[in-house]
Amino acid sequence: MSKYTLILVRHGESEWNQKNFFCGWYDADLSETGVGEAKYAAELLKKKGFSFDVAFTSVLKRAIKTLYIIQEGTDLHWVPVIRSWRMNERHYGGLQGLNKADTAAKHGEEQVKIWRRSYDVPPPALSPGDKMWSGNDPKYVNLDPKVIPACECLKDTVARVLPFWSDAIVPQLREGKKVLIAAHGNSLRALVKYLDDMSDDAIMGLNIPTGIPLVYELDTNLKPIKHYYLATEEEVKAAEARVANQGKAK
Ligand SMILES: O=C(OP(=O)(O)O)[C@H](O)COP(=O)(O)O
Repeated sequence: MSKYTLILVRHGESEWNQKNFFCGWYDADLSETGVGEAKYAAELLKKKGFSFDVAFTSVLKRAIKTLYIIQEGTDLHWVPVIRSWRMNERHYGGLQGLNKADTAAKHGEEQVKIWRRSYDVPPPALSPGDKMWSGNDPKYVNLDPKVIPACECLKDTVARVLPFWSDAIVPQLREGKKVLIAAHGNSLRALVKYLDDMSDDAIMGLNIPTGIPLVYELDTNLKPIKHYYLATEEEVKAAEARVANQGKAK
């Protein structure tokens, strides 16, 4: 029997998703479409009778705003929110700010797929002094500069997401609280890999669409009993394919 409820939501489309740019730790805002997707996520949750008692998000505005729009749409403004850099998107290093299709035309679709989806091959690192370096951003001033990445592969992202899962999120679930996490394509892939015990190969095929709530029912050991998107299979398949195809050359 299901004991705990966990809801994962990738933020609505960002302005950089819209431009098909690698985004990572760059703090892109939601696009108008993304605001609409976040509102729709709230509607789906409400319509299907889902609620939450505590929410987690990153320190990036596309996820923070998505969460707020969901709280607004579900009338759950009062619910405590915990923000952490550990739920940030994977740091895309020297790819941040590049168009994915142009990068595929230049380096080949296969190379872009490796950079986007391989488990342990990192993208090129930022050069020292790069304007994309997050070390001078006030969001991260209290962080040890050594943990601020110059790039991350998914394995690196798993390594900084899981301590947050165990130390911050699990205790809330154990208290019986329904948890919602509004985060990013790859910080959520990191969590899903862990929850579903997916192999390094299997995780390559997983694409998480924007703005569609993904519900996990967990047993007493926090193992998934089942998980499902709050959308039809066709909608989810089409949305996953759109994410996968972002890495194709035009
Ligand atoms: O910033 C990003 O993710 P996000 O839009 O979920 O925050 C990445 O650019 C997602 O790209 P990917 O799907 O090529 O890994």
